Amino acid sequence: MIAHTQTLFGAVALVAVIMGSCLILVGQLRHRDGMLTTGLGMLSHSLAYIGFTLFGQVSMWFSYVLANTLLSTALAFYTVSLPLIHGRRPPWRLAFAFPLLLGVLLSVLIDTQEPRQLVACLLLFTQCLVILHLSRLHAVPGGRAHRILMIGAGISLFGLGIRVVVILSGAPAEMHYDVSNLKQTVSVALGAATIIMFSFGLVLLSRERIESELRQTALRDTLTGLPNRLAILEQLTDELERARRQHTPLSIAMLDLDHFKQINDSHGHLVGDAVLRHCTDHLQQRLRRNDSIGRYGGEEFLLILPGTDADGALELVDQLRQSLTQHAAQVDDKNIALSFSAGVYGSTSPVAEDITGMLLKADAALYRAKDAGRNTQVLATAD
Ligand SMILES: Nc1nc2c(ncn2[C@@H]2O[C@H](COP(=O)(O)OP(=O)(O)OP(=O)(O)O)[C@@H](O)[C@H]2O)c(=O)[nH]1
Repeated sequence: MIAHTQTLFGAVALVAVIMGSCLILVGQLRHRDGMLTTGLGMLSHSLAYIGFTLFGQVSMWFSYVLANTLLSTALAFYTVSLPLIHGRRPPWRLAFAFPLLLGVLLSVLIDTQEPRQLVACLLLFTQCLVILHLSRLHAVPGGRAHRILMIGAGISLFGLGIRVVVILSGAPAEMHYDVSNLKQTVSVALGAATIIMFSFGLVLLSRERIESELRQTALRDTLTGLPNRLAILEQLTDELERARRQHTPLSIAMLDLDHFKQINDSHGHLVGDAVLRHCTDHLQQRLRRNDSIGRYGGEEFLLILPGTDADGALELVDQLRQSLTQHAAQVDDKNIALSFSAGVYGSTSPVAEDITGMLLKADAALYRAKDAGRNTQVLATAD
């Protein structure tokens, strides 16, 4: 089916202007989440297509040089939107060097045919490659938006490829914007698909990033930066699953700071907070890469030690405890000594274990450590 090329350009321009305006309104003119630049990209895209609809009726400066420069500007806006969505500094200069260069080159080549068409295709092609690369670079783990963007860039590359092949095969006139043929219809339709993919992909990417940020916030303890209770229990679930599959040992330890109330009572809660941060920093620095620590409660922490049996866990907790007692917290001009008690539970055959059972055993051992006078660790019994 062959569509009237300029009518098609007009229809795409209308869609782009509606989508662009919506994005600018939704983004409330804030450029930090990338919605403003995405919207401006859509508006540039629509202005470019309006220019193409006027090809043959107005001067080439307007319908060719300016229109292609606007198309390149649209791609520059999409390029900067990708890092902006992630709160990173966008490559403004690099992105907008393309439309500038294209504007200059097309002005010089305005009276030629193949060279000006090839230059336009080549620069737009390069911009799509940059978007393709940045989409991969700025993918949200587990997200799908970057795939939509990559498909959008891929479609655009294909559309430009068609134009280049037609131009190089000696029929550049077939690619004039006022000529209607199947190749033009396919090429412009691919352009429309690109706009939809880019706008949808960038909006989805912004949503995925916000969701991922919210999830991170929901799983972090704000005071210490450690995984919170929910997160460390999720990790324990995963580690238990892994230990069951791989038939490897798994140990946990419940640590509770000794007489922490006294620290708060004597020095105040702010100092208590600083002591908690000192303690978690100290422990975290001394843990092995595969081990994890999370804040289980106020001054209580859960250690997960994958691949470690009960004896190994007991030894590690002993080292951590001794190290902490030797490194008092220094807050303002105060030296605050601290220690913890710990209940350790290790399993060599995690197939028969469940999380609640493991936690109950470690907790019972912790109580025994407190009863034994504190500043010690106790190994839980298996039953
Ligand atoms: N500064 C500060 N204190 C906290 C925080 N979370 C819990 N606490 C305090 O930690 C103290 C815990 O007191 P207890 O449960 O009696 O335990 P303890 O004084 O450490 O005594 P033992 O555990 O029996 O050795 C309470 O005073 C809580 O208010 C926190 O985020 N910051």
